[in-house]
Amino acid sequence: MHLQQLFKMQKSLDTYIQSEKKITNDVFLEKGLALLVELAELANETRCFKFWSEKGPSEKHVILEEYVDSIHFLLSLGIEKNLNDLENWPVHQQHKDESLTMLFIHTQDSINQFLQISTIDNYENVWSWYGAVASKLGFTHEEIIQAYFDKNEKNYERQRSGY
Ligand SMILES: O=c1ccn([C@H]2C[C@H](O)[C@@H](COP(=O)(O)O)O2)c(=O)[nH]1
Repeated sequence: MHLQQLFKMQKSLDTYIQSEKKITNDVFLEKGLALLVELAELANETRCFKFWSEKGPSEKHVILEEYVDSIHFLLSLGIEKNLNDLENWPVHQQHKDESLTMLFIHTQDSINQFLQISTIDNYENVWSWYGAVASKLGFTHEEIIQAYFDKNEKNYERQRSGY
């Protein structure tokens, strides 16, 4: 998947939000924590770890929206560190063998590593774990892109209506 269009859209949204909210300080760590929270919200909607419950996962569109909330912050973190020239979604085949629960644990770990040491390798590693999560959830690239477009627009509307 080509990421450049998403980076451009994210940059415009971030610029809009930061001017609306008059943000002038570095918000890298706030966005980092936001990504960790979004990952947990995503895991919660899949309910993959809830062995104590009979209730199944949320509807696909709910899980997809949570997923692209993460993608917003992941793009945004790359922009903050000037790592936004990444062209293609990095893939590691071996990640696909893990259970969904293990994938969430690895993804969280990769985010924490990137927040501490913000190299391109660590950044690409987060993308590859998120890619493995998407495959496990059965999301196609087209679905992710469409859901990203929809949520990006919703984020503008929320700013315009005083979120
Ligand atoms: O600088 C920012 C701040 C927020 N968001 C978007 C990403 C998510 O889609 C959404 C999360 O908002 P909450 O629903 O968690 O408040 O906001 C950005 O894209 N850039």
